[in-house]
Amino acid sequence: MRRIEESELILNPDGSVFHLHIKPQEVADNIILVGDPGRVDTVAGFFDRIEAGAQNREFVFRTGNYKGTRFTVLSTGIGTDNIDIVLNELDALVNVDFESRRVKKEKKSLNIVRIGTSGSLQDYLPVDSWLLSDKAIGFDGLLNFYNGVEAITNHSFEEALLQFIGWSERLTRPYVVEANRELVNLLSGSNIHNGITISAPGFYGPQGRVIRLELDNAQINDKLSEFSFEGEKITNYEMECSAIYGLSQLLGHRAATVCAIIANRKAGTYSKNYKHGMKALIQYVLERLSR
Ligand SMILES: O=P(O)(O)O[C@H]1O[C@H](CO)[C@@H](O)[C@H]1O
Ligand SMILES: O=c1cc[nH]c(=O)[nH]1
Repeated sequence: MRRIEESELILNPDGSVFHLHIKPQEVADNIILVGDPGRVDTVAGFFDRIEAGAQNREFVFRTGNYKGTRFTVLSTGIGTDNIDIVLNELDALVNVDFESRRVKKEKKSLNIVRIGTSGSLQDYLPVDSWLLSDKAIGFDGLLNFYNGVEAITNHSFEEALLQFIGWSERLTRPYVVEANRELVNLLSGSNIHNGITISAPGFYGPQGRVIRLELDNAQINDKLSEFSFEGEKITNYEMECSAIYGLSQLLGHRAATVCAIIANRKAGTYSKNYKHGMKALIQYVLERLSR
């Protein structure tokens, strides 16, 4: 097995991994990812006991127990570029021996659930509703840097979307990836919609928002709301899910994303107090994962 050089997997003097500042013994098998560092303590507030924690840049983590199940909650900040760091470092923490710098023979598969906020593209998904992402569409391009993408992405969906939208050649090719089925089944419920989520590489132009700058494709959100593939509609925008699904599949982890809808882009509305509903969503996820 190849020894991984010091420059490729950077470790801190205390034995923690470079960006996340987590040590191997501090990672639980159940991971909750949130974008906002401020949401980490909202999640950890439900824990019966907290055993470890640290902060570096936008990466804040706490490991603790909820009703007998061990969880690590970690913030990713905004965007799929951060997800590249988070997924690779989480995987190294469980699947690389930091002493020998070699990949372990026995691989661990983590349960990774992102709890985020999102903007809806459909009238039937109002603000304060919840959305579980069956599939993600990556407008971000991150996954295209890795070998093996062809085997885990849905080409017919991608081609149909490219044709329907009139995708510019200047943009990176979107990729369509699936959530882990077992986690989706575990998290499904009558109070949560299932849908298809676009992860955008920006909050404004890449999600069709106009403040002062005009869009290259002015009709994109209307087209995205209208598009359907095999009877399924695109439901919402956020900024991390595609890379979490793609990298989890390539690395052998299980991933799903649930979001609180805080903006409805069709109606032009924004939640009055999304943090209240977010707490309920966090508790819902912890209950489902600790069963
Ligand atoms: O609330 P979080 O989890 O950060 O998720 C959403 O909010 C951020 C944009 O405001 C992006 O990270 C997007 O994915
Ligand atoms: O519209 C929204 C709301 C939250 N997060 C996003 O990325 N987009």
